Amino acid sequence: MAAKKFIEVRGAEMVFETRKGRFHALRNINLTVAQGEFITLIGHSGCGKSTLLNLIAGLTEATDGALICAGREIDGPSPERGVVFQNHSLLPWLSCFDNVYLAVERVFGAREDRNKLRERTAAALAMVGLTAAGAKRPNEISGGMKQRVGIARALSMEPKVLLMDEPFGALDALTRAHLQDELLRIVANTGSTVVMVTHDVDEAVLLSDRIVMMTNGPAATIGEIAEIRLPRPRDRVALALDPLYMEYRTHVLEFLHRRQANPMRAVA
Ligand SMILES: Nc1ncnc2c1ncn2[C@@H]1O[C@H](COP(=O)(O)OP(=O)(O)OP(=O)(O)O)[C@@H](O)[C@H]1O
Repeated sequence: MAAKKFIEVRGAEMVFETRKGRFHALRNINLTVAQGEFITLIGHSGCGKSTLLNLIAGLTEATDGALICAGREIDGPSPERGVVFQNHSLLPWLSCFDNVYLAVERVFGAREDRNKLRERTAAALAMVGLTAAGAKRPNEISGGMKQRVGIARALSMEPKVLLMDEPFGALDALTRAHLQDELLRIVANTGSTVVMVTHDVDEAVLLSDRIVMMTNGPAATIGEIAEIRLPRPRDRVALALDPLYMEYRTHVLEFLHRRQANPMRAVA
């Protein structure tokens, strides 16, 4: 019954060399993610969620420990691990279509012709409901649409893993809810493995198979992992009244606000 191990983080440590000396950000991180699993990382600001995601993305190298994806050591960024950031990072001078096309070309350009590459690009834009916006530039579309182009770009590379750093953090509540639903639908169709950073407890419970709760830094680590056994497909309106949903929500809130009280309060 055990699902296949897909990402493995073993004893990862992250120490940054700063002007003020060494800063121990992450300590003894151990996490195994199965293929097709949806994992969220949650914790107070500055605890090291992005740092952990960047280690898995291969954008930062751990000071110690081992990180493995699909049986190979993670030793740099790779198209097999698609990254979506909060600030969508689109190239402003290119159309939405061309922003996605560029990524498609980079991954498949050596073995596929232009028609096929265009087909892939169109399919990725269709997946996020943006076929009609393909010709527009990023400054001509809304924040939510930009974020969807970012997701289309990551998905177009057919990554084995989608790594998302607060992808909906800058959006209004309605757009955010809409994109969460869309992400659930897309992931159900593609079977992608997802690791996503969030601050939002409801988002975490709605989307996750497991929620990884991190302790406060410095030397943050995984405090607890909550398994979310809510059946899929999940419906946000029905869940709002589901006692199990409330229980998970309260459990995560309890961890964040009682067991790991907000570190900012200590400063105030
Ligand atoms: N390149 C770096 N050099 C030095 N310190 C760093 C570096 N990157 C992150 N840190 C520190 O490591 C800690 C974790 O940062 P990180 O950005 O991972 O936190 P986070 O949980 O993602 O925060 P937030 O929720 O506010 O985005 C912080 O104290 C941060 O200042």
